[in-house]
Amino acid sequence: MKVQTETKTYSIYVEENASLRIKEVLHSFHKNVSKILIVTDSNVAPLYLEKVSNLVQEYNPIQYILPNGENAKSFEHFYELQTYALEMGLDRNSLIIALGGGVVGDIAGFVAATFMRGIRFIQMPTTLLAHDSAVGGKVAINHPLGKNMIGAFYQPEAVIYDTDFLKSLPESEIRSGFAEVLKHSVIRDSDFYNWIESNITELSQMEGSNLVKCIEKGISIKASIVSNDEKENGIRAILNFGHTVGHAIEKNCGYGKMTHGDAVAFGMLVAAKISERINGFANFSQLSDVISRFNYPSKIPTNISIEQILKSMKKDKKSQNGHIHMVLIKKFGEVYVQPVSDEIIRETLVYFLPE
Ligand SMILES: NC(=O)c1ccc[n+]([C@@H]2O[C@H](COP(=O)([O-])OP(=O)(O)OC[C@H]3O[C@@H](n4cnc5c(N)ncnc54)[C@H](O)[C@@H]3O)[C@@H](O)[C@H]2O)c1
Ligand SMILES: O=C(O)C(=O)C[C@@H](O)[C@H](O)[C@H](O)COP(=O)(O)O
Ligand SMILES: [Zn+2]
Repeated sequence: MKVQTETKTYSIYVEENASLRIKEVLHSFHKNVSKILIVTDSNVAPLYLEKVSNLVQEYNPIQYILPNGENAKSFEHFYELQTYALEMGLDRNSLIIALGGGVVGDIAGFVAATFMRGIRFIQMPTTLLAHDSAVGGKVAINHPLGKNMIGAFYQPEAVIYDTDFLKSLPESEIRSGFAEVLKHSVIRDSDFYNWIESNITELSQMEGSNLVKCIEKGISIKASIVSNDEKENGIRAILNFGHTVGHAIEKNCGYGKMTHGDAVAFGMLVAAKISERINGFANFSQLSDVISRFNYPSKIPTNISIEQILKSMKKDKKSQNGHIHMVLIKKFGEVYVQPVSDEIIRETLVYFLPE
């Protein structure tokens, strides 16, 4: 598969043992690579770092291991990583490999985007969720006031997705990643959505060919959208379905307390309920059933208030002059962005308060 944006065209390799391609990918570059920094996290390092490091031995790779989890997407870790890159002598011809899930991809990508005003990087995703995060070039860290508030659009040189690496993922992370698969189906492909709905039992195992089908379908939807609108001037915003509420929940729970996928799945539910009220979306209960069968949260966490959620939603990047804009759904496969009043959001959130 290929992504072709205004700033870059790159390949995405999704297969068992895809990591073995890294050498051939590096050798294909016009400009030589002087040094490689592999960024990963404390869970992924003991599993796959040695393998990847050995594959790029000719570049004398150095490594940086972040703590695992969402809190690694911070100013502090960003600073430490930049300092390490400087101390270790990375230069403009160096390259970063982001070996991990969305957290590693986002922060390592942002370091690559900003180190000496930009060096090359390769995404080597290791989570199901990263079928989304590794493609499209959104790289960022969090701010205490909001998710991904400090970042850039900066495309990788390649995405090398070794599906063997997914075998060690815990069930909670498969569920989290599947939320973005579900999102891709809902926003763009009703056949894919219907297939998911009629295969829920098998999909909850998430193995073998189902897993690869979900990844490939999800990536092809994402790639086609970002190829048309790299910097979110229009259509790309639909990839944010579920995120206006989802990010607000993540921030108010405390980063890392709820997985991104769980928060987005809940956010899709709220967006669907608002859509029911605003445009008569007829399939809320169908989507709600799918979301509950995958065991995603269906209520606001007890320690968060509606006003906290609303306040954070106003900081969402789609907001304009403090007015919240959300991705709403008309029918499966068809979504659009529109402003939604505070009143409608408040009233709808009441429906999701825990008993
Ligand atoms: N840039 C984008 O377009 C984009 C898209 C979606 C999500 N995101 C971001 O991605 C992040 C979430 O990504 P994530 O869900 O991959 O989280 P993550 O990177 O924190 O990974 C989830 C957990 O799984 C562990 N892990 C990773 N790979 C593993 C493996 N193969 N085996 C065992 N454990 C493994 C990690 O150590 C971590 O504890 C969020 O910060 C979100 O905002 C970005
Ligand atoms: O690629 C995009 O565009 C997305 O919106 C994908 C989302 O799944 C992802 O979580 C993204 O990081 C959210 O972007 P943000 O601009 O709301 O921070
Ligand atoms: Zn997301």
